[in-house]
Amino acid sequence: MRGPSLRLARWHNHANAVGAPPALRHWLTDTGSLTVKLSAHSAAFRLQRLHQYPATCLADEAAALGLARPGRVQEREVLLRCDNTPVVFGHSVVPVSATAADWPLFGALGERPLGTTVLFSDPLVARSDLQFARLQPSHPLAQRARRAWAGAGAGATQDDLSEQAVLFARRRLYRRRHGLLLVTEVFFPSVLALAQAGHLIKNDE
Ligand SMILES: C=C(O[C@@H]1C=C(C(=O)O)C=C[C@H]1O)C(=O)O
Repeated sequence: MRGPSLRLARWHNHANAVGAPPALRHWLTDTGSLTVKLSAHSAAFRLQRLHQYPATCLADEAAALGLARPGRVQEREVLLRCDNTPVVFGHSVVPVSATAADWPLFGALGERPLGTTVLFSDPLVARSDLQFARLQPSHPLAQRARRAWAGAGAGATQDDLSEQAVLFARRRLYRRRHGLLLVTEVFFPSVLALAQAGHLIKNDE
């Protein structure tokens, strides 16, 4: 495949469709909070906020948000770090049509994770099924994730994130009142090292 299609991922409803390494599978398919799961697999979990500002959503997010073409959103990007190593790049968008009443905490999250403050504790929040993709190196989220990794400083070694490798991602749509929120998580290969840290696992399923 060549051209613009490489900037668009195909999002699948089943994790099998993306051909991820077997060791990544439980990270992709676990339907609970990723923040909680990562905290259970590390001694020190930290969310690092990269930015939060108005932007245009990505081409492959428009349809998921019910938009005919990419529209204006509030965009939030974060690194989820376990024992200082970045393991997940998080990208979340809220269409500007959502009001502060729909997502009252979104603007004031700072470095508090969406997963533990809003998405799994508020009975008004409805969660859709997970979708999965393999991101080619040219996909905008793969490029942003690589850039974030390169800028992550100590804890992010360069040798396990080669330029050519595909990155695996999942996304899920949340709805509160009339407001949508689409959260995409891009997994760095470093997450696979966590799975072996069995002695740290506090409440693995
Ligand atoms: C969606 C969750 O929250 C995490 C928190 C994020 C944030 O605060 O920006 C982004 C991605 C997530 O993995 C979760 O814990 O499942």
